[in-house]
Amino acid sequence: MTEPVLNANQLNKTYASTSGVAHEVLHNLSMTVDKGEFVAIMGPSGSGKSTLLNILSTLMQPSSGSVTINNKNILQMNDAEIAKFRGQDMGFIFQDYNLIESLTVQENISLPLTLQKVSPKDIKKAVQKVAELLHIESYLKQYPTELSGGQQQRVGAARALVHNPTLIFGDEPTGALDSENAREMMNYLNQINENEGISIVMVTHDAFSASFASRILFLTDGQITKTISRDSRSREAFYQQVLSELGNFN
Ligand SMILES: Nc1ncnc2c1ncn2[C@@H]1O[C@H](COP(=O)(O)OP(=O)(O)OP(=O)(O)O)[C@@H](O)[C@H]1O
Repeated sequence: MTEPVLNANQLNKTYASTSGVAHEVLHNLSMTVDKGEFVAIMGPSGSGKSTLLNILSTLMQPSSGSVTINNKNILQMNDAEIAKFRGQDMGFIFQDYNLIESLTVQENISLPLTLQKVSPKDIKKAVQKVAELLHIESYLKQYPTELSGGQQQRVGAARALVHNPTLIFGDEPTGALDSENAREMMNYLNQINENEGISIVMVTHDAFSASFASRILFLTDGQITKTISRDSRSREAFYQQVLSELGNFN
């Protein structure tokens, strides 16, 4: 039986607006992600995708409900436990890379390990391994501003991977990339997922990126209204289904 890496149960999220009217963004939402699964979350603008991802990845608290990752209830952890958990178990890839401009590529990628006080020798080894995987060895000594968008996105992905997380969260990881770099990024994520068994949860607007996932959840008004699975079909066949599902939605 497959084991869930993430389990969200009956999540609700209500934002208080300035006018005092409560705005319910997630409504009794439950979902699981199995170990080694690659799940994409799609849905119209404002449907609650980023809110959901932020709650699943410990960056935001729900109004009610529970989230369990690797059998630990993340909502019952204190700040120190959450910080440790994020540093060891999770990787984050954002649309805007979030790289630190005053640090070299090597130092940016090392950051999660530096924060965990890993020895310099082990950091060097881990950075080398992930740099080879993402083909960025040749610019480890450069600064982020000297790189193209696609290269910066790969550095962001390397930083998300360097500490061997069990789960990667992506918020529009290809959002700022042209189609060639987007394809490359998705190929890397696919490779990491298949070869290293790392589970991925990714929010995307883009049908092409979503077609790399094994399962896609469609969100409407804070609820999962449709789920589709790739099963044994090719990515290309799944892409066609995603396009037609999006056509139904719009
Ligand atoms: N901090 C906040 N305070 C109040 N309302 C918020 C806050 N964050 C998001 N919202 C509202 O919650 C709803 C869902 O936002 P969310 O960003 O989760 O949607 P989304 O599906 O990710 O949208 P998009 O695709 O446009 O990024 C929107 O109506 C948004 O205005």
